Formats: sequence, C-alpha cells, structure tokens
Amino acid sequence: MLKQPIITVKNLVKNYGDFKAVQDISFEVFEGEIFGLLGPNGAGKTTTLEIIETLRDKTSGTVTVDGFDIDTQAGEIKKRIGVQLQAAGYYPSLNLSELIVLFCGLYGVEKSAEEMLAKVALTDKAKAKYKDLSGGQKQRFSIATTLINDPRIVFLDEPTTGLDPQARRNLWDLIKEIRDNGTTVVITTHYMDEAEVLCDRVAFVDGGKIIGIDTPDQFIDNLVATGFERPKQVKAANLEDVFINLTGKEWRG
Ligand SMILES: Nc1ncnc2c1ncn2[C@@H]1O[C@H](COP(=O)(O)OP(=O)(O)OP(=O)(O)O)[C@@H](O)[C@H]1O
Repeated sequence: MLKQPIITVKNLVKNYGDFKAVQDISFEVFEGEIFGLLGPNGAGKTTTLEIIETLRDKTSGTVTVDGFDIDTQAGEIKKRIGVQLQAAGYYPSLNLSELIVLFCGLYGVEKSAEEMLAKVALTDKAKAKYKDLSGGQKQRFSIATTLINDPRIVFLDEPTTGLDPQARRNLWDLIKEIRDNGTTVVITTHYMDEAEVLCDRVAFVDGGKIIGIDTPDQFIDNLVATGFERPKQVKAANLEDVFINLTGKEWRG
C-alpha cells in the first residue's frame, strides 16, 4: 500500500528570542496512521504541533497540511483539523449535550449531540456538566469536540495523562477507532507503553531535533540487534495487568 503524506514538515525552525526550540526538523505524517511525537519535557513537541495546527507562528521552514500551506491557507487547514486542547475551558452552566450544540454552531455544522456523545460512550452523561465528569470522561468529551467538523486529522496532546489503567485502555480503543474510521491521528505522550500499542510510527524529538523516526516495532528490533538486553528477565505479566484483571475492563471511567 502506497503511503500518502497528509502532513509535510520541511526544515521547520522556531526560535523564542535567542532560544532555539525547534531546530530544522523535517518529517511526514501519512494519511490514516496514528503518529506519535515522543520526547522529554521541553523537547519542542507542543511547539511543533501548534505550528502545524496554525496556532503559533514559525521562524522558518514550510508546512503543508492536507495539501494546504500554513502560510497562505491557514483557514483551509483549520477547517480540516480537530485539536484537543490541554485543560480546555467549557461554559460551566451548559451540560454536555448543550456544549456539543454550541460547538456545532461555532463550526457551522449540523450534528446530533446524541450521535457525538455516543461515539465516545457518553450517552448516559448527556445532561451532566463537564466539571462533574471523571478524568477519563473529560478526555472522551474533549475528543468528541475535536470530531464535530469531521476532521481529516486530529491532534491529541497527552490525552491519557492522569488517567487510571482502564480509562487509558478505553481511550486507546477510542483513538484506534478514530484511525480505523479514516482519520489521521497525531498524538504526544510520555508513556512508552502507550506509544508502543497505539502508534503506527513514532518520532523521537530531543532538544528541538528529530533523533529518530520509525515504527515502534522497528525501533525495538534495531535496539535488540545491537545486542541490547534488559537487565532483568521480565515477568509474563505486570502490576497493570493485575489491576485490569482484578477490576475489569468495561467502560466506566
Ligand atoms: N512562548 C514561549 N516563549 C519562550 N519559550 C518557550 C515558549 N513556549 C515554549 N518555550 C520553550 O520552548 C521549549 C519547547 O517547549 P515545548 O512546549 O514545545 O516542549 P514539549 O516537548 O511540548 O514539552 P512537554 O513534554 O513538557 O509538553 C521549552 O524549553 C519551552 O520552555
């Protein structure tokens, strides 16, 4: 299968004054994949994503999203992407159903709130306020808001931070479902187990540079081929498996 780039970043540079946050990075994201940006705090992941999302100016370089140039066609790009913002603020007096209606109005699209909430398994919370949701439900709701305009690409910045193991796994299922329905997903995460099960390809960013880009499987195989061995034999299960096994895996978070 021929892979088509849906995002192309070439020689991207971002300086904050004298500080070089993004130093000449180039990469492509393919249509229909879950692409992970991984790296330590301050590596430049959020800066890079926000430039692609047309939310932040770049210093130099070129970026195209679904064939549109961020310099001259930002409006077209905005129409085609969904962005999950960290710590999004929602009108506190509105319930989830009303918030979806509000978002539909902002995007100028007609969608049923029930359909959008059903996509993220929040049908029974239609009348609830955002602040009364659990952490996992909040994340699912904010993902629903990114899907309202039927985006070609969704951007998720650390979507599972602070969630319990079940809520994380439920969210992984949801993100894979979004990909399987044809939407490209770009995600940042600090959890390598998450990147390993979720991402089709990952890029490691450090000090504003991309230091590797490949499938998780290939990265691991390459490391093993160098003779790398884990210091201790790993057990067939870990404590997270025990947690899931004891508490079940159904939606409830
Ligand atoms: N508006 C700004 N002004 C000055 N420096 C900034 C600004 N925004 C980000 N930076 C700096 O740029 C660097 C990259 O930040 P960025 O938020 O892109 O990193 P990140 O990889 O997303 O980190 P994290 O994993 O912590 O979210 C950091 O050193 C940060 O302090």
